[in-house]
Amino acid sequence: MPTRVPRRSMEDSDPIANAIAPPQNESPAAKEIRIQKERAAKQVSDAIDAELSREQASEKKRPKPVKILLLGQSESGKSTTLKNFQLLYEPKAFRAERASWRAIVQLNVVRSIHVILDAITRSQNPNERPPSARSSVSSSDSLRIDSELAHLKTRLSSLLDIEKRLLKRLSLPGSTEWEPTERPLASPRKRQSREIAVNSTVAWKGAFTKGRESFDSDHQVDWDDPEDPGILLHARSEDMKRLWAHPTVQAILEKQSIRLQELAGFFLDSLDEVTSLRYVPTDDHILRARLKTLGVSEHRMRLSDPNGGMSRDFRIFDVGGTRSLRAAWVPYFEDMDAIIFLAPISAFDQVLAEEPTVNRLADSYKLWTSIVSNKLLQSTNVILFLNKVDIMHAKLASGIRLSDFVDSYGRRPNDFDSASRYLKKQFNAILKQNSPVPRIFYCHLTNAIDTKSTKFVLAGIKDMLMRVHLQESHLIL
Ligand SMILES: Nc1nc2c(ncn2[C@@H]2O[C@H](COP(=O)(O)OP(=O)(O)OP(=O)(O)O)[C@@H](O)[C@H]2O)c(=O)[nH]1
Ligand SMILES: [Mg+2]
Repeated sequence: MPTRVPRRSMEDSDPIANAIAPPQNESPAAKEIRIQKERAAKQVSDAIDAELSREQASEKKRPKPVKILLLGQSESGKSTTLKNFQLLYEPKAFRAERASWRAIVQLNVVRSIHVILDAITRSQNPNERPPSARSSVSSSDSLRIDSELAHLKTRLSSLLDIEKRLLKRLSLPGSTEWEPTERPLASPRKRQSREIAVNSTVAWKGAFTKGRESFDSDHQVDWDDPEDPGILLHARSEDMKRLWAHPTVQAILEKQSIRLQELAGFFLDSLDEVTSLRYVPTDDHILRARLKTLGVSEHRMRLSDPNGGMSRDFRIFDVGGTRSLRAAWVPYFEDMDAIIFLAPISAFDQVLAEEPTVNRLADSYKLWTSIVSNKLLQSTNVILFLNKVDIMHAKLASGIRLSDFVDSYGRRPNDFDSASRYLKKQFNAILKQNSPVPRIFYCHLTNAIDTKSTKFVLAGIKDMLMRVHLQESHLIL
């Protein structure tokens, strides 16, 4: 039997009880005041408890948030779709981040210039092969680099410094992964496949917006920031324009099959704007800015339903689409109301940056198959965005043939309508064949950098999800 320890009075043992116990020689008047105070404090405490339980009860009554997961290969347009949601439903927060996106646009500009400088170097060294899988360079591709071009190349090399400065600021511990473009020119293929990436769970944007005193109050840009590369970019603006417009450069890019206009984060046609001294990115520029995502990030917003005047909490999850990051998607499969799957149809002639033997369209088919066949997702609405239709239009119009990359396309006409109809059918067939349960095929042709058209698509999806969600919550019949 356990021995009984004699109980000591609380006052003896408990320092807290000792501290709050009434004074030993308390007068009757002091006692009365103390009791009144205690009663008042208890009333306040009871009121707080009641309020908390009311809140908990209404929390239980409130419909669950609508959850959307954005999926698709890297560069398919997931983060751009998220930006569209934010622009539509949280415009204030979206615009407060202009200063951060300004730095990304500047980085994107510098990166494009480096792609050109590398292409020039490669054209002088025929043994180097360009990164694109469908291009090759032979010794006959060498083009004469005149002295003007050679000078431009030397002067623009100083942009490396801007890149280093910006990346240093962006690379808060654990927030980013990057590789500067200054490594020796010996491995251009590897260099182009790497780009800056941000771990979405870390507030990288804070590096450009917090703790500064000289903010432009409208745009949150610190014009007195000594680290701001805007001045150097402005000083090199004419050189950049001349480089981009140089006929030899255009010829070199064409020979190496580098279509810069189609690369993510292309701003060379807007150099006047983006290198102006007081440049602040427009909404359009923010949507076009490219920053690769690492990890998974959750974005909360409250969306209203125009029909019932009600509002719902939405949670949108953005993930990194690079192959090595896809395993991180799975824990988010449970409990999603919808998946927006992005397939960039213009990428039919491109390969994955991380796996240069894999065609991008083939990768999208494979990913789509694995998503629609997944049992965990069988009751999740799957919405397909056949994205980058603007680039698809331009590509087909420039004479690049879909049938050269997709055998089954056969002799169908190489125009946008026929091509998009065909691809839509292919994705629909995959859904029908692989879905564990019959499902509706929701599909949109999208251009995620066009806010106007995307706005209608997203509003339609929001209304549809609200309706489905309310039906499931038995709030409407
Ligand atoms: N022209 C054009 N560009 C687009 C479109 N959608 C996205 N982009 C651009 O393509 C690039 C890549 O888009 P992101 O949204 O960053 O791609 P992502 O799917 O988030 O890529 P990861 O984060 O690597 O998984 C960005 O520079 C976008 O501006 C489109 O419909 N048309
Ligand atoms: Mg992304």
